[in-house]
Amino acid sequence: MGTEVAAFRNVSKSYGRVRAVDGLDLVLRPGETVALLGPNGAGKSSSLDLLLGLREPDHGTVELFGGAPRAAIAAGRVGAMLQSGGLMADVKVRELVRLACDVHPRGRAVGEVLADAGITELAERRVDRLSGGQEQRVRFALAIAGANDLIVLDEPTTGMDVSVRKAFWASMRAQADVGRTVLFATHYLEEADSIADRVLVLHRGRLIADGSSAEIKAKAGARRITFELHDADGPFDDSALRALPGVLALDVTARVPGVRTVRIRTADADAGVAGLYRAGLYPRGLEVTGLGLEQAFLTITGEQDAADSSEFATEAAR
Ligand SMILES: Nc1ncnc2c1ncn2[C@@H]1O[C@H](COP(=O)(O)OP(=O)(O)OP(=O)(O)O)[C@@H](O)[C@H]1O
Repeated sequence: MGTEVAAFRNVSKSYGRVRAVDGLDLVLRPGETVALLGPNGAGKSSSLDLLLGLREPDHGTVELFGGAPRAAIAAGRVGAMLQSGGLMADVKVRELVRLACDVHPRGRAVGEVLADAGITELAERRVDRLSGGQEQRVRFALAIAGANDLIVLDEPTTGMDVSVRKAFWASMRAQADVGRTVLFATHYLEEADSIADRVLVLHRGRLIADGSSAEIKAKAGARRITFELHDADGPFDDSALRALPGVLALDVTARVPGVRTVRIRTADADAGVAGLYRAGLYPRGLEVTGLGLEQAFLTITGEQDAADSSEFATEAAR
């Protein structure tokens, strides 16, 4: 379809016995800023390589703008910043960026690209004299050297310190704001949370979550209720806690005699709190907090690990 930027249709890719991408179905739409998350080895880089036509799938099809990835790249519709590959050494930053602008079928003005990447002040520096973080920004400049419709970034902030990283995300956001679709793989979950309007979670080559970060958090049971129960207020009743509506996980610790600290992960914090009082409990120091994307991510990948190992145990028992 004409409105699809990219589409994976039942795509699988193995390296020998390692299945890096496993039946991936995914469509990217114009203007989205999409974060690709996943633990080490989840298949993020492999998926990006497939998207860019750098590898061929074993099964399924990958399309960019309704055609073969290589055709879209040849037409200058895609810019990429990958983890591997060195930069030309004996040139100045401006010369390297100019070269990228010149060879791009839809090349932009050099000054504009340097400014957008936040490296104007590095323009006369030799490329081999740059720090790791500065080098990353030059790579980003190369990815935006043309008027691309899609920008693909594989862990772009690796090696950047916190302030450079923040400035980098602003540069990336600015590209999205002019209507470009941005797909980036990252390990910085809180930043994905604030920048991406769609978050994909890959795990063992499979897409296990796809939605806004609010939806991902909701899927993980995104809220936590924390309070104390004091023996002085009434006898402790574990079953009353377990029976509360929406409980996904319950953790009770008793570090001080007569006082228990209760942490509940819940799919419905409002009903949970109302249920506490309805059960005649007297929670002290009650707090309801949201889970960060990082905790949500750990929860859903952990749950998937547990599901995979029980599936494995069942298979093995057959
Ligand atoms: N060229 C290759 N040859 C053999 N195995 C590979 C190759 N590239 C990747 N793999 C394996 O495929 C799986 C997926 O790797 P991939 O690099 O796509 O994951 P990733 O999510 O990008 O990981 P990371 O976060 O560590 O960069 C891993 O088990 C990895 O070891």
